[in-house]
Amino acid sequence: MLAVRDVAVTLGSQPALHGVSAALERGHVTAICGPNGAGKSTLLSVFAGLIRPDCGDVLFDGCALKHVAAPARARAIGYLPQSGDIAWDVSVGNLVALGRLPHGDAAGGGQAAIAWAMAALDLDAMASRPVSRLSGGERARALLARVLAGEPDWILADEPLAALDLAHQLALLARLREAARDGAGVVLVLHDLALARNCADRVLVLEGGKVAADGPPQEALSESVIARVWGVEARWLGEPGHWALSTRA
Ligand SMILES: Nc1ncnc2c1ncn2[C@@H]1O[C@H](COP(=O)(O)OP(=O)(O)OP(=O)(O)O)[C@@H](O)[C@H]1O
Repeated sequence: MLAVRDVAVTLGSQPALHGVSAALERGHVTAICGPNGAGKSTLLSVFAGLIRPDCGDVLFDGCALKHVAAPARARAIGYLPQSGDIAWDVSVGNLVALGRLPHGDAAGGGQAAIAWAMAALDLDAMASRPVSRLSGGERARALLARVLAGEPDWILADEPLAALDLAHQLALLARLREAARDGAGVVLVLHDLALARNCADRVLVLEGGKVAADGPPQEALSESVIARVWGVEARWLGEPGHWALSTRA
């Protein structure tokens, strides 16, 4: 389990999170939603152990996350940030192989995981291409493949679908669902509320650094929550698994 208890974070002089508590379980897909600036990326970074909260606890399987050794944490938690910056101009294949760094087996037993991740993100045809020569969406797929190649227990991804075309979005969602079925915890920051409702088991809605709703998608993303948190009059149309959000400008 990955949990935060009464967490507060200040960034600059502003509180980004205050009094946030949530416990996430492996085997589930959790979506974190909310308006711009609500604290979604900050919370994901806290779960990844990259931001230490000013107060409150971050727990990993019942232990304080800060006491989990860095190599074990790197093996357990795969984190994809919102920005797609890549420090070195390596090939796509080498970038994805970096996902095995915490395991130290890129040239050995990790080959199968690297091959699986390359195929899952449809990258085989561009394995030897330098990442500087990729489109934005291709770069996003390569970065996701690096996370998947590490076979982490937890996949924490900030807007992983934003740059992907429809077919690659659907393929990635299927892989993430598969990972959850195999026991991984999948946590996605999503702006697309229909996607969140259709693909998540649970939705955590943040507003102004606080939890505004937390529960099954149909409750946490009800029309009344959307009106209250986003200030948008919206109506759900469709059927389970295929919901669309109709909005009035
Ligand atoms: N480096 C920073 N320094 C100061 N304030 C920051 C910094 N990064 C974020 N903030 C502020 O912290 C709050 C939460 O930011 P965060 O990035 O977590 O929001 P978000 O919900 O992910 O937003 P978005 O949907 O726009 O990506 C916002 O008010 C933001 O302006």
